[in-house]
Amino acid sequence: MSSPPYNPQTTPVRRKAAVAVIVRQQRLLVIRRSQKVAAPGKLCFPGGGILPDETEHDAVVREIAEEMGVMCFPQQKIWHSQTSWGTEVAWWSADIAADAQLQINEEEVAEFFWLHPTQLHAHADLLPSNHEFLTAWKLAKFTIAGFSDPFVPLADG
Ligand SMILES: Nc1nc2c([nH]c(=O)n2[C@H]2C[C@H](O)[C@@H](COP(=O)(O)OP(=O)(O)OP(=O)(O)O)O2)c(=O)[nH]1
Repeated sequence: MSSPPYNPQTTPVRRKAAVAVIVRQQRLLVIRRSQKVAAPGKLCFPGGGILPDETEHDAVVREIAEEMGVMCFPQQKIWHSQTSWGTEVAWWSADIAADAQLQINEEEVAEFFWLHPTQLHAHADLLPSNHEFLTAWKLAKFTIAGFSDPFVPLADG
C-alpha cells in the first residue's frame, strides 16, 4: 500500500536540525555523507540535529566543528523547511575564515566539495530535501550574499 501524500500541516515534527550554507567564491560547501550515517553517500550541507535546549545558532557552530573541524560564524537564518520524514530544518548562512583548513570527521563525512548552485542542482546524489531548498532559492524566496546570479552557470565551470 502506498503512503498518504506528505502534508506539512499534518505530518508531525519528529526532530529539529540546523544546517550551514557556507559560500566561497560563488561556491557552496557541500559534503558527501559517510556510509555510517542515514542517507549514506548523499550530498548535502554540513549540519545536523539540534540538541535539547540548544539554539539553532549554537547547533550550527557545534555541528560544523564536529564534522568539518573548523569554527564557523552563523550569520542569519535564511530558510526553514520540513522534510517529508518530519524533521524541521533551519538553514543558516555562515562564514568560515578564508584560510580555514577543513578537516573532515570521517565517521560522518566521506568528502567535501565547493560547488556552484547549478552543479549542486544537477547532481544525481543530492539529498532530495535539498532540491526543495534550491528550488525556493531559485524562486527568490530568499537570497544568499556572495552570489550575483546563482542559477546561471559560471563561465569557468
Ligand atoms: N546535515 C544535513 N541535514 C539535512 C540537510 N537537508 C536536510 O533535509 N537535512 C535533514 C536530514 C536529517 O533529517 C536532519 C539532520 O540529519 P543528520 O543526519 O545530518 O544529523 P545528525 O547526524 O545530528 O543526526 P542523528 O545522528 O542525530 O540522527 O536534517 C542538509 O543539507 N544537511
